[in-house]
Amino acid sequence: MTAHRRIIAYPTPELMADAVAERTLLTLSGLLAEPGRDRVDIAVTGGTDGTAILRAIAGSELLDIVDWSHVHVWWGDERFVAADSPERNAVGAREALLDGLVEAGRMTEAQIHEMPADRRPASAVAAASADENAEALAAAAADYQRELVAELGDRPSLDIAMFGLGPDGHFASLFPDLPQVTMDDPSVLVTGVADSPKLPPLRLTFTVPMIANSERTWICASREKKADAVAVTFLGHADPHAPASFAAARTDLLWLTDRAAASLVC
Ligand SMILES: O=C(O)[C@H](O)[C@@H](O)[C@H](O)[C@H](O)COP(=O)(O)O
Repeated sequence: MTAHRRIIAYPTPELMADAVAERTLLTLSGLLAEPGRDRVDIAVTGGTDGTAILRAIAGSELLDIVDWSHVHVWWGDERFVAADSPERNAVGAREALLDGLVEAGRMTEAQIHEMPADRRPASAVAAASADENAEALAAAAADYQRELVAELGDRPSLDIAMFGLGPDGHFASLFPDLPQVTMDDPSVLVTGVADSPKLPPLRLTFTVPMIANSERTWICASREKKADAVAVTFLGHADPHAPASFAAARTDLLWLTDRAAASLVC
């Protein structure tokens, strides 16, 4: 079953980040209160809005309502660069939220499921051919898919999959008119991108089938520069030129925005 899409527009980018943070914390704590539940799984994202939301979670008065020892964190996409590169979405998420939770003893590293980094020496990356890059990306995508299946079973379903939205309508690392957007084989959960128009060029991303099997998929966007992207993705359906129009979820499919980003829709 696919959820109906809804949009909620908050007055400012700051209130949007606070509201998504509180929605996240309330959802995680509510799920953990279900009888028999021993874990919740959330995919986070990078970019301005994604990182602002993680900072808002870290600073929220509701942070402590969640028992973080049962929360597993994943990424819906990642830049395929060295593990310590500031370009990594995981590095930004750790600085914004996760390092604090680990240092306070509230989470362990085993609960943080980063997408693989590019382990090749910088000189090898600089000299790599297109085939070598494709091979490295395919191996990394297969590794992350194996981790998802090992942790969550053959048909992994995240409790929350959170994404930012690019001004071009991309979400995760699914970029307009690139072949990854229309990959619909349900057995392929993670794939590589070798020519991302948003730098860096090498990336890993969930596929649409992986995203669509999430219980909740939330597309987060703020500011006027995202207004066109919000309109074409929220109002459109399965348009390869507006990748987030492929967003889907099992129970809850939301565009969470500020008023400026929603101005062409509501
Ligand atoms: O690795 C990335 O770049 C992201 O995962 C990407 O999908 C991001 O979330 C959007 O581009 C929105 O980014 P902004 O909020 O910075 O516009």
